[in-house]
Amino acid sequence: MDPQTVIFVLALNLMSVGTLLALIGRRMDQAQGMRGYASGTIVFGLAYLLRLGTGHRHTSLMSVLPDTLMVLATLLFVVGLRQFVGLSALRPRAIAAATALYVAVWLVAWWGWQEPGRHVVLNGALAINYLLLAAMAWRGIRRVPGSMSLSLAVLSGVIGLLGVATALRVFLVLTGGIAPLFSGPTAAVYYGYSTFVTVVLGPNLLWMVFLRLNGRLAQLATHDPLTGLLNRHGLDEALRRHFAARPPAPLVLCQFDIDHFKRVNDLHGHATGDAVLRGVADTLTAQVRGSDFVARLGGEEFLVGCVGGAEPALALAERVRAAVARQAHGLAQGGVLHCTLSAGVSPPFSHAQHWEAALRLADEALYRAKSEGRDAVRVARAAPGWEAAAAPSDASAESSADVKPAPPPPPAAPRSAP
Ligand SMILES: Nc1nc2c(ncn2[C@@H]2O[C@H](COP(=O)(O)OP(=O)(O)OP(=O)(O)O)[C@@H](O)[C@H]2O)c(=O)[nH]1
Repeated sequence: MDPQTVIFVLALNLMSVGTLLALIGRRMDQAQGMRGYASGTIVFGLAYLLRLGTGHRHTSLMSVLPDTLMVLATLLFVVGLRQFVGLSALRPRAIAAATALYVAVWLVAWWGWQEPGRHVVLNGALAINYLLLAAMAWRGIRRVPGSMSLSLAVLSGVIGLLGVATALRVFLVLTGGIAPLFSGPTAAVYYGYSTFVTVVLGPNLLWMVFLRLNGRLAQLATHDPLTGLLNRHGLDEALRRHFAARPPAPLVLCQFDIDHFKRVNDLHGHATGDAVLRGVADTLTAQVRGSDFVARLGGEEFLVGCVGGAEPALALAERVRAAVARQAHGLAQGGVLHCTLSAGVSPPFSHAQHWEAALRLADEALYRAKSEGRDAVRVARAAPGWEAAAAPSDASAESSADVKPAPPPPPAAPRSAP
């Protein structure tokens, strides 16, 4: 295949990958950097097509167009990658300024030095941007989930090498003119490698986007969107992982329920209620240890799986109760709101099949805390050997949940202060 055909095929490849990225990007939020990737890929493809039109080897003033598009494309990749790995976004004004500066330097070089000038400026700018991209991808490895590290490492390595090869081309022009850029073994290796990069990077980008989307779906399936805590499905997964260890450490369930939460909604509105739920979730997360797990069971009910014995679990429940009682929730209309919560603590258990019975015991203790005045922690009263008697469909475990006393009329409402 002659070089013109190769460039044409590469341009088509880039434009189709770019269009695919743009379509995917329409279904993702902007923060994923998809616009940068998509526009960078399409602009690169356009630059290749324009190169076919303006001539690859011979400089004319028109060459400024494909050269500028190429540099702009690498800048757009920088924008996309920064967003993808969670670094602050580049301002469009900064990109426009960098592109304008490039055009000015290119024109001066072309005016004073014709072809060699053009190639020094183009390769110099591309080398800087490639090395910048490689460094950013490398930095990003620590900022993304482990499943994505390999793709970012590949991106960093492949682009980094291209950056070094492109910088060498500047050196070649400065020492031997432009001839070695187009013929001889150095040129063959460079064009072969840049074709490889163009072909490999599209699928690599798509794979990274797939991993990101997959991660987001998994997050949505296992986490509560309001508080970011585990939902029931996520709790099941956490329990399964905990009991997969051999032997599993004993687990204690601490169930928490905000007191008179309905009144928060009724008096201050649903948005304030949501903010209180988020605030309490943050307090819970701040109090637990790394090995514990926190879930929102629904409404204003939370559950902590506390790894270890009964004493640390009780201490944790008490710590959470005190911290929530101290917590001030700001109100949109000014002033703050204070809430309390009640907690029930299950006995420790070491087998997965006992967790539902343990949850019923924690629930029963929680109802006692509510009926005995709220803003309190109560430990479940479990008969010795309850674990042996409990099974998922065990009647004795059912009956312990059935003896819940009816909650008495509520005493004090949540206090709000101006
Ligand atoms: N703002 C907000 N409210 C919710 C959400 N989920 C459930 N609720 C509300 O939580 C309230 C729960 O009220 P109840 O179950 O009566 O409990 P309570 O008022 O806390 O009373 P006690 O538990 O007996 O202290 C209801 O008003 C629900 O509408 C939510 O996601 N956001």
